[in-house]
Amino acid sequence: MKNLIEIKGVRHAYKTRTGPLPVLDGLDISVPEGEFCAVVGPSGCGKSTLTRLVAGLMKPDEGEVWLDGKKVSSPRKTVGMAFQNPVLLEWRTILDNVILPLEIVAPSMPRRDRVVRAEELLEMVGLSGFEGKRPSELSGGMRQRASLCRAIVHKPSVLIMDEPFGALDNFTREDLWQTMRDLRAKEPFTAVLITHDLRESVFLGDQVVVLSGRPARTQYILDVDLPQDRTIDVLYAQKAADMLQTLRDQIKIAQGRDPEAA
Ligand SMILES: Nc1ncnc2c1ncn2[C@@H]1O[C@H](COP(=O)(O)OP(=O)(O)OP(=O)(O)O)[C@@H](O)[C@H]1O
Repeated sequence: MKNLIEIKGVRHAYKTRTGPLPVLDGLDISVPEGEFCAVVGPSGCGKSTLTRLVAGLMKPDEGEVWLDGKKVSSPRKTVGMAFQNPVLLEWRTILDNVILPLEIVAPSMPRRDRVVRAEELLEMVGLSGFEGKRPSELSGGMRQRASLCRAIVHKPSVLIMDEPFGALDNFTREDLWQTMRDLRAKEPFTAVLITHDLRESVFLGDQVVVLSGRPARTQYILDVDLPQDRTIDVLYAQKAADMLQTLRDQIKIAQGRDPEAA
């Protein structure tokens, strides 16, 4: 399978008033087409910076980011994004919020077709019947479901998610993981998921990349050798427990702590 995302030797420092702040210091990540790459690392190590580079919102000082065989140097229409805060537009209905990217990416697409596409996705995530509601009339979990539909409505080749489930309670979060798994089975896409939740990284990821503390480099890559149609139960089995332990140890190393210490 070809690599849809290639991050090669990426280094980046922000220019600040007190001098350069090195944030990324040698990132190498490859994501095969159709796979999910979860990225974890200590707080402030540069995970969001990585998403901005993949989305083409900024250029690295050194190294290269390639998407689908093209070097990234500016924002791409073929990228979908979802964040912790869904930022849906209150003056639009849920349906019209989901349609928004199509208005930008496919302006000549008839409204009828846009509506069919948005309704199809809303049904997949369990939001049929809520098309005409305003964002404030939905719960946080429902808003995040709508936001996921909006992120993939234009069939992006790459989906970038920065802590999309971070603000949700545990039960809603696990529901959304399963929604994500089902969406992916019906609408294959290649994804980068930034998360602080190691269980989430193992449930959704095909690989989990652990970044070191800032300036971040690729410290460890875990191959998640579990079936794609995994259920939450899988997280309670020995194989996942071992993976979670490995990731916990790696995070301690990234934080400069002794993995043997409690
Ligand atoms: N535009 C900017 N200018 C200067 N410094 C920045 C800028 N954006 C981020 N930083 C700094 O770069 C570092 C990495 O930020 P980034 O948001 O990428 O980390 P993160 O791993 O996503 O953080 P968290 O885990 O807390 O969400 C932080 O120290 C942050 O303060």
